[in-house]
Amino acid sequence: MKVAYLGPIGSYSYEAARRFFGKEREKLIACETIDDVFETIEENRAEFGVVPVENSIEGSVSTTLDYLLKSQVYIVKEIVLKVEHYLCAREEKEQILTIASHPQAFSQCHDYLRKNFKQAKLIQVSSTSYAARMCAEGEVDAAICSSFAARQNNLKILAGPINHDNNYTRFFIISKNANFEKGEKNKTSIIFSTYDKPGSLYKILAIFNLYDLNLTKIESRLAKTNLGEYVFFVDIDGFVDEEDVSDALKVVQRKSTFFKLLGSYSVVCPDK
Ligand SMILES: O=C(O)C(=O)C[C@]1(C(=O)O)C=C[C@@H](O)C=C1
Repeated sequence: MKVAYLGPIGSYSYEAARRFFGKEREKLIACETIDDVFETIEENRAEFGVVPVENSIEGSVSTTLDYLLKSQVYIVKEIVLKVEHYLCAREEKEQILTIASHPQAFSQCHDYLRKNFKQAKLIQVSSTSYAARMCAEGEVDAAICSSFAARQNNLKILAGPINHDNNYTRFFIISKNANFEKGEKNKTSIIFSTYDKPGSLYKILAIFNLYDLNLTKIESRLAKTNLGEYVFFVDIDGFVDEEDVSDALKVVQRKSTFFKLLGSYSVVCPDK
């Protein structure tokens, strides 16, 4: 069994993959981008993929949402991890002029960076562990990454955790097969769009109300067809084999102009 993740080793996606699939490194395929993780699954080069989807400070990971809309993969599990970022470098430095990290990580450390490194050049790269590697190779003065990535690359931790409080990221485990397994806490995710008429969205939301279902997330994104045309990403508390969930989804599907079931899955939060 192979598992694709956003690499290299030491990214938070790696940590999510390792926590869920265990430590056997041969199983894990490091990809350069989130796009590559989805393509690896679609092309059957791995059974599972691990992708970040939403962070408590910075919000949704748009590449992941876009691929969920356009590709034929399912969500089979959610894992929520506490994310702690550190400022790392090869050695203690008087002046740090360049800092590399993933754009999500920069945003999650926004206040610290404004306060301490207003003049530094922030270099956006594909993952925090890639930033750590760049720093180890001398391409930048410092990196923002996990303490694990710092150790892997022989970097010193200069400060941290430097992120905002309560920094958690949701990761999805994705697969080409709709192997939906129920756990203790379950969710179901869909995408729908509706008519461009007064009350259309309200009528769909009324269906969830009628079946007494709790929505844990609703987000609109451009459908990438025409400006002003949107799709709605919705997460629902509950598993698809429960009567109220499956009945509600049948009605929602009937009333939508577009409907896609992304998955029904259990949620694990090992850090909470
Ligand atoms: O760069 C990494 O280490 C990642 O796994 C990516 C990512 C993200 O895109 O959200 C994952 C978790 C953190 O929120 C920051 C970065």
